[in-house]
Amino acid sequence: MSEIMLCLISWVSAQGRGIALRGDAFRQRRICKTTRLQFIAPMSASQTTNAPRDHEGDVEREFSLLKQKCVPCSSKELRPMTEGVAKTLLSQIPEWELLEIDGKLQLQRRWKLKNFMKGLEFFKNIADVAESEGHHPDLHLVGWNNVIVNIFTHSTGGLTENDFILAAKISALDCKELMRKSIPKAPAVES
Ligand SMILES: C[C@H](O)[C@H](O)[C@H]1CNC2=NC(N)=NC(=O)C2=N1
Repeated sequence: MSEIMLCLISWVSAQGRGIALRGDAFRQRRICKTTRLQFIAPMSASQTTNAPRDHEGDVEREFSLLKQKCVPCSSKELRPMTEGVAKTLLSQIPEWELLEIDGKLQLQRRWKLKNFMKGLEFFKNIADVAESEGHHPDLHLVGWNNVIVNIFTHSTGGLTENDFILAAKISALDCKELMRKSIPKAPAVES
């Protein structure tokens, strides 16, 4: 079997893995972060995002999202980005996942909180960031202490830099005291 066919099969199988949130009407597809071969259409001029570019005109990979400010979602130059650009920016926010939900690319991150009230307190911290950026996430508090945050730009129906800026600023919140301590896994017992 040719190399191309092998790559195609591994790419398709990597994309095929999907999960559905329990009880959610929509199907979501986790886009494998480590897809070795990206059959993603190159970023066309009309799909470029407002990411800064280096002197060769390439999207700068290392610009800091935390130093950026969200632009108004009504601005005309805001375009949904391609999956390839999204995967490049994802390296700046490694705790987040890139999902496709109902055909829309979204960012998602999950936290386990100490209890329900800490979950609401965490929501308030996130809301303060969102209000200061004028850009807002979808907040879910499920199973009393599990917070799931999804982010995408509703006005474009896809991902823009705003979503990555917001995600980076949410990740930068110092809310450790609200989080449930992760129980260290017992070392594997030698059989
Ligand atoms: C008028 C207001 O600024 C806009 O409607 C903003 C509010 N927050 C937003 N947040 C997100 N995620 N997407 C939007 O399109 C959006 N639009």
